[in-house]
Amino acid sequence: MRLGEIAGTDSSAVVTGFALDHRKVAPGNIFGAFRGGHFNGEDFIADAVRLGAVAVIARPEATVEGAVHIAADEPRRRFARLAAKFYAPYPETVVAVTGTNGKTSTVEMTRQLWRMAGHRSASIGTLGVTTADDQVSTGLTTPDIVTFLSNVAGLERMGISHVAYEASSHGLDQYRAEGVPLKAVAFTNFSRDHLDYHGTMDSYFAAKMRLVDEVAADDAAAVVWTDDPRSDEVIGHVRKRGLRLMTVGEKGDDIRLVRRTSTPLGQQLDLAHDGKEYRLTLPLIGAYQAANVLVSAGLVLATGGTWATTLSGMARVAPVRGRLERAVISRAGAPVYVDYAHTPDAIEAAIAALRPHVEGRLITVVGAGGDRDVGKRPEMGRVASELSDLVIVTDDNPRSEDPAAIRAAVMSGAPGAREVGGRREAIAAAIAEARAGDIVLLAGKGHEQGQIIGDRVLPFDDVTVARECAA
Ligand SMILES: CC(=O)N[C@H]1[C@@H](OP(=O)(O)OP(=O)(O)OC[C@H]2O[C@@H](n3ccc(=O)[nH]c3=O)[C@H](O)[C@@H]2O)O[C@H](CO)[C@@H](O)[C@@H]1O[C@H](C)C(=O)N[C@@H](C)C(=O)N[C@H](CCC(=O)O)C(=O)O
Ligand SMILES: Nc1ncnc2c1ncn2[C@@H]1O[C@H](COP(=O)(O)OP(=O)(O)OP(=O)(O)O)[C@@H](O)[C@H]1O
Ligand SMILES: N[C@H](CCC[C@H](N)C(=O)O)C(=O)O
Ligand SMILES: [Mg+2]
Repeated sequence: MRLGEIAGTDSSAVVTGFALDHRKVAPGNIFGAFRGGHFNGEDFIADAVRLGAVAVIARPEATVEGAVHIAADEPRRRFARLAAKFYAPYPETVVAVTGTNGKTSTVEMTRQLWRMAGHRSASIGTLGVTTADDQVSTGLTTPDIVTFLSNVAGLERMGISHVAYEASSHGLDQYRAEGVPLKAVAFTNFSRDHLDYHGTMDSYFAAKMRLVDEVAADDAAAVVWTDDPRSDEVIGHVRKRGLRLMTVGEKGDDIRLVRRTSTPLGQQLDLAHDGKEYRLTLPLIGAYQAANVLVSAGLVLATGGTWATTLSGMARVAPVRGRLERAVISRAGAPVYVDYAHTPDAIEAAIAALRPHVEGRLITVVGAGGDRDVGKRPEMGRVASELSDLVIVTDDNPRSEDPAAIRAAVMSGAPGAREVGGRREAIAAAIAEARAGDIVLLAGKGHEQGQIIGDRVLPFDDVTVARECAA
């Protein structure tokens, strides 16, 4: 592609790609100079040009010499739009999911439902890029816009027609999860997280609403979970933008959850759709997993799926890695569950899912991540201790922080909790404590494969460690 076609200039220079880190600039690239949390990309413009950048997308006041200056008040947004033209084409049907919790689960179950309906489908998010044959981890939910667009385009070249991706609030705020025409968007729920980055709940919510306000295509559908305190506000955004609204939940019009009954292996859902009632046996426990599967079903219906196929697909949906995953049953007979709950609301949801299955005590192991929202720590401790019979506070990716200080913050909300530094020791203590009839919940790490301490990532998998401790 020529620069003129991409940027609307008269340049005939050939564009070979896009780069947002000057160290990755190759001759013919367009460089995006962004001001970030640690660096000002504008400081690297001269280096990028020396390395062969033909154009630089930067604020009007930035200095660009020796290459075309594509001036934009919001360079990240312009970069996303122009890069999206370059990396096209994309799969025919792409949808995006936002919300505090449930994004990964929803995109993954949407992928499964499409697949069961006969489509070649993929999901992109915290678990990486998942297709029917493969799962490739990317490290972050949305690594960066260039990786994102190349991944989606790569899926199209593999013959994938349906993609569901996770739009995190960081990704939306930094314009790194967009550019691909969207057939539908979805909202799962909203609660406290990431206030270290967004500052206030309202600006966190506003970041998420970019998906509805700007990122969705004009003719997209918006699937909204109705049973969240912010759902009506989301619906307001959908109406204002003029998207096709579909509502799902106890107050939903398109899929209404009439009744939910826990069973030993899952739950029975009575659903109303199009004036009729249906009974679904879902092979997953917990209200939160029912909510996510119903939002997934909404996305499938929004993109042309039929009710009959979607309903039968839901009955066969497979568990999502690290979301209420049963790791092992201890020698005493207590099941040990691993769940990615790392917000107060998620801990509440995970415990609520397990509670109906607990005959004795619920023992929760919990910690909070370093270099992340500090205020959520005592809240996580409080929810865990109010809803569990025993809480063990431990470490979860301390990153650059002092693990003892993070534990102290969690402990401050959890009177009576036991503190065990070292996640393996904490898991061992919980399993040793558990008797028949008890359930152990290991919260916070889910599918993660490492414990991040300082700059190092030490191999760590809650499921494996639980099995070792139970052996
Ligand atoms: C706080 C945050 O989100 N930061 C992300 C952001 O970095 P940034 O723009 O602030 O980068 P910066 O390091 O200040 O650099 C500014 C610019 O200078 C450029 N640069 C920098 C140095 C240099 O030598 N040359 C150069 O060109 C950089 O490429 C960048 O464009 O953009 C980068 C790529 O576009 C991301 O990798 C990076 O994620 C960091 C590593 C991170 O940990 N992010 C987490 C919090 C995150 O985003 N998580 C969410 C999931 C959350 C959830 O689901 O709950 C996610 O979507 O993964
Ligand atoms: N619909 C929901 N309502 C409340 N809690 C939920 C819901 N879905 C998931 N959770 C909780 O959040 C955890 C993470 O779920 P999931 O990975 O699907 O969310 P996510 O939004 O992708 O998270 P992240 O922001 O870290 O990427 C689950 O393990 C569960 O504890
Ligand atoms: N996407 C989330 C994941 C948190 C997982 C938890 N194990 C932690 O490290 O806090 C984040 O980056 O905040
Ligand atoms: Mg996720």
